[in-house]
Amino acid sequence: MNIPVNIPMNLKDPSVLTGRAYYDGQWRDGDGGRNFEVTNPASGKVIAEVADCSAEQAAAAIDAAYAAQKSWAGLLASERCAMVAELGRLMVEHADDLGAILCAEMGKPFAEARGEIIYGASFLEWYAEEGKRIYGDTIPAAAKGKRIIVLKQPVGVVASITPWNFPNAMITRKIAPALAAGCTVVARPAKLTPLSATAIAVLAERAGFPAGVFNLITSSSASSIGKEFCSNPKVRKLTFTGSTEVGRVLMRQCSDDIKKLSLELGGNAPFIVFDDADLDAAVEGAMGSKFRNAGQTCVCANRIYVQKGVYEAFAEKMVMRMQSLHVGDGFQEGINIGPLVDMDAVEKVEEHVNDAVEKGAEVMFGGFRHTLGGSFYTPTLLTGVTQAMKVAKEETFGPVAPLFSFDTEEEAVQMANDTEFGLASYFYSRDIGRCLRVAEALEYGIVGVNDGLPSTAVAPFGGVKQSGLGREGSKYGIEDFLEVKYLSLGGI
Ligand SMILES: NC(=O)c1ccc[n+]([C@@H]2O[C@H](COP(=O)([O-])OP(=O)(O)OC[C@H]3O[C@@H](n4cnc5c(N)ncnc54)[C@H](O)[C@@H]3O)[C@@H](O)[C@H]2O)c1
Ligand SMILES: O=C[C@H](O)CS(=O)(=O)O
Repeated sequence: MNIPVNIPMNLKDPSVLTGRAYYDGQWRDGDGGRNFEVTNPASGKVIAEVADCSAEQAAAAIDAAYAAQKSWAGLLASERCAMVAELGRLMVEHADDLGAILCAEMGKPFAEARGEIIYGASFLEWYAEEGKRIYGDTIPAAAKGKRIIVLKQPVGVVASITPWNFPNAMITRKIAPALAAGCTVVARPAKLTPLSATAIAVLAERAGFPAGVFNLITSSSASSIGKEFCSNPKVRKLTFTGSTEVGRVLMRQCSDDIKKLSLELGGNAPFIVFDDADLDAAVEGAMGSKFRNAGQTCVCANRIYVQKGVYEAFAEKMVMRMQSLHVGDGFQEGINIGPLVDMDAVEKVEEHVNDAVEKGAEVMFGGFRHTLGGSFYTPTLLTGVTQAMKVAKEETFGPVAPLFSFDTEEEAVQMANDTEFGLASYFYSRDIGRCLRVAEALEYGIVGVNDGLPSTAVAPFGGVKQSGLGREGSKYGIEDFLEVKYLSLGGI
């Protein structure tokens, strides 16, 4: 595996690299030289051995971030933001290399992986500008001889924990606003995908970030590093992207010293097709939302509700379009559905399909593990799905499109909202009154109206209910890395 980006890794042999952690401006091995392995999901082959850092090393990284934070915040916003912009530029310059690394460690088809690099860079580009527009307030005083000034100041040291499914963009969506605001960061990527994060550290070093400003802890021990992040008083904010289950654990762990929290958690997105929809547009939207990253995104359509009058036509059109889904190794030309990240993911998808069929659903397309074996799964369309099935209640996180039918708008909204999650939702209709009624009634942080792919750096991404706290992207995304300070000036 020839990793093109100059990641400081000791080549043990042409197939296995050794990655290191990066903190206080130095590349570091794991405690006692310990490493953990990274495998390519398509082949199952080991492609790298990466520094397996300890909680003590995480504490050292936090110390470095703490030591660097005041001088980092003391730079002009334009000086900080110039480095944030340079990191984004370097990511775009190396998009092919970074895409290859991402495809190798996560399995995402190369074109999609490269697209994630551009998406990830867009957060750096966006916050390189937003960071120069952090405005405070003056407020008319409530008493004579006084003045009121409101300042916004960086929170301080930020700890970041991210998932495997977007190993580049979930990191930049956090570090871009944090760094632009004047915070310093200690980031821990998922054990399955440390190489993309390592490449970001390589480019951050090249972009000129001072020692201690951006720090990377690679580790196989999520909980011990997480406990250090949550308990260390020098960490003033934890930003987490991952499952609701883990988010709940981290929220409890951060409560002892009341750390600021951003939580981007699980989803269970409804996708509603009304009988007045542009059916072809609805099919395209469903295909894009459902099968992106082989269904492994937090905003994938998890439940597809189709009004009875167009149900058969929609199902037939979906079957036709699914013929264009080609499963295989993400490095091969023409492949748009890569392997699932691991066998646990396959087993969960299989459990959901089998449960639905046992409870009366029918398989119109796929419904089985792919003949390639390993963690490849055939894109699947189920009809006759009901709210009693697991696919209605749990995030499938795989290439399974379950079609539910409904009669009325009220019934569709009720079923769509019948979940503890509230991240993304979608519906297709050409009736403006219906669009406004349904958009207002859906209990979600994101509503795609005739749009299956809403994600962008310029808009606020995040959920309600058990899908999380806070927003990432847009002008809102930097507020979570700022404290509001009220100055009351007397004796004027
Ligand atoms: N809302 C969003 O923006 C968003 C984006 C991507 C993924 N997700 C969600 O993430 C989940 C899939 O990702 P995943 O499988 O990596 O999630 P996960 O919660 O299992 O792991 C996420 C990260 O947390 C770490 N982690 C796990 N247990 C921990 C602990 N006890 N203490 C500290 N860290 C711990 C993992 O190593 C990983 O780095 C799905 O539920 C998906 O919906 C949400
Ligand atoms: O699943 C993780 C990402 O948040 C999905 S998106 O690319 O931001 O839509």
